[in-house]
Amino acid sequence: MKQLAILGASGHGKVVADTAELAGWERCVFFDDQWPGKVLNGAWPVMGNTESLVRALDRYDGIVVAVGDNAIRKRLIDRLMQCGARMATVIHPHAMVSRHASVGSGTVIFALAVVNCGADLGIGVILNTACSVDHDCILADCVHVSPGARLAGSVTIGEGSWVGIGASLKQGVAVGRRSVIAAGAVVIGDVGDDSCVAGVPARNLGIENA
Ligand SMILES: CC(=O)SCCNC(=O)CCNC(=O)[C@H](O)C(C)(C)COP(=O)(O)OP(=O)(O)OC[C@H]1O[C@@H](n2cnc3c(N)ncnc32)[C@H](O)[C@@H]1OP(=O)(O)O
Repeated sequence: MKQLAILGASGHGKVVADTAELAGWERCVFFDDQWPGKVLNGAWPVMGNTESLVRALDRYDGIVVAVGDNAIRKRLIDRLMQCGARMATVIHPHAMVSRHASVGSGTVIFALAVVNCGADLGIGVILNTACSVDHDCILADCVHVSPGARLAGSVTIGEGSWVGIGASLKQGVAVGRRSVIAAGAVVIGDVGDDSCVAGVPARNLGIENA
């Protein structure tokens, strides 16, 4: 039986498990550090914490980290990979991913997301429901693109940045590392590291990565 272990028994984790089942994984189980008393996450059992997962890595055909915080997800993925975990990619059968795109390990792609030709997704990326990542975009490790966000062609996004729900990024813009693009923002120029931009057109909110 093909078994997937998911670290992070969150709401996002439930969507990962549901997507994984539709993608052919036969059994999904959770591990989590934040809620020690939790035994179920939706329809799926919670088996233990990160340490128990590390001890049981051999039992699972794939591991995915379902923690929404990009920095924490990166730290957990690094730890698991150092321990030899087989990081899985989980792609919804109704996502459309070009055969000429590349998808890093530990990345999850939800329903109705589109990834076009030449796009390059790093490790541990989240492409949330119905977002689009157009041709030749480059997304570094542990980027999160929220539901319905639109990345035009050749956009680059640095490690750990978060694109909010419904945001749009004009072709060719570059977003730095650990930055936040607010919900609904329209980004027409480059965004630096550790920035938070919002509005139409997007302007710096003057707050650090929220
Ligand atoms: C399946 C899922 O659920 S995936 C998750 C999807 N969720 C998202 O995409 C949420 C993205 N997050 C946001 O847009 C947030 O509002 C953030 C990160 C930009 C800011 O959050 P916070 O740091 O809590 O800021 P806060 O709410 O205090 O707002 C600070 C200021 O920015 C403004 N602001 C916040 N968000 C936005 C926005 N999306 N557009 C325009 N202005 C905004 C506020 O009005 C406020 O302005 P003021 O100081 O003049 O009153």
